[in-house]
Amino acid sequence: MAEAVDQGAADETKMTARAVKVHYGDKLALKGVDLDIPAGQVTALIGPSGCGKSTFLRCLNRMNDTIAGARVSGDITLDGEAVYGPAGIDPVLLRMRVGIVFQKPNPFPKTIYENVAFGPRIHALFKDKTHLDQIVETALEKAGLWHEVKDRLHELGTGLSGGQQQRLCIARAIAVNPEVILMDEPCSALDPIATAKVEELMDELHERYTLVIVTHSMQQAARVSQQTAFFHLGELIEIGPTEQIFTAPRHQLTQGYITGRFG
Ligand SMILES: Nc1ncnc2c1ncn2[C@@H]1O[C@H](COP(=O)(O)OP(=O)(O)OP(=O)(O)O)[C@@H](O)[C@H]1O
Repeated sequence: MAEAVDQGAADETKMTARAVKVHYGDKLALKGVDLDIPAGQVTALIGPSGCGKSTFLRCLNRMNDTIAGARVSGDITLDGEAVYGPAGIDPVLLRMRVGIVFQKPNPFPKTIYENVAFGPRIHALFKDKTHLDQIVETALEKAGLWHEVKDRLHELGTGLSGGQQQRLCIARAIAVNPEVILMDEPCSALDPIATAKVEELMDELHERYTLVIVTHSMQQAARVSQQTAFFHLGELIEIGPTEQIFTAPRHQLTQGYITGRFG
């Protein structure tokens, strides 16, 4: 089980959710979730299909705003600042601070370089071309991809293997210097070798960023996270240190899920 490296940071709460509900039309998909996300740790969201893991993840950077018919209520904070409401952080700025990586690698139909440079260009985060080159190189290095692509930066990102494309998407998220990275089943489209690389990367990234991942793989949650939250039918049933959730769950539903009795 991965240890939190920076205990100082781990004591801080990066994001909070209070009484978070999500409706899709008339359907209540998330029924009032209270959850704290510690800084500098990986929090894994687990639970059976349709329990609301992705819905909750998308609340954290207002991605549900882009879904027609989705309504979010309750409070979410980032470093104590409101994410929703009239005084909420501007959603464009929020999505820079809280990046997201999806299940299916989705590089833009642009070069490897331009995929990573995209965010810094939109947000005007660089002084000159040399600075942008540096940002691209650093992001690719942090995503563990630099050595594989440094001689082909001007080839299409879509020409990379699936695992490389996913690491390119991680580099793209890192390039705008986020504080939190959300990952929605980031390995489910990858083979075991590519999965191992992305998991290794998560382990390195949480030293610098706060990570929240949705995963169907309990082995993955156990390998990469320090905190695990178990969802069931739109409710947060149990949350705690990953080791405790997998070895001594307090709730029968959690026990049933981790022992494979349902889900
Ligand atoms: N865009 C949408 N429109 C309507 N209903 C939705 C939408 N997205 C999700 N839902 C519903 O909300 C509930 C929670 O879905 P969600 O995708 O968050 O669950 P999940 O736990 O991430 O599932 P999975 O593990 O299968 O990805 C489900 O009943 C789902 O059908």
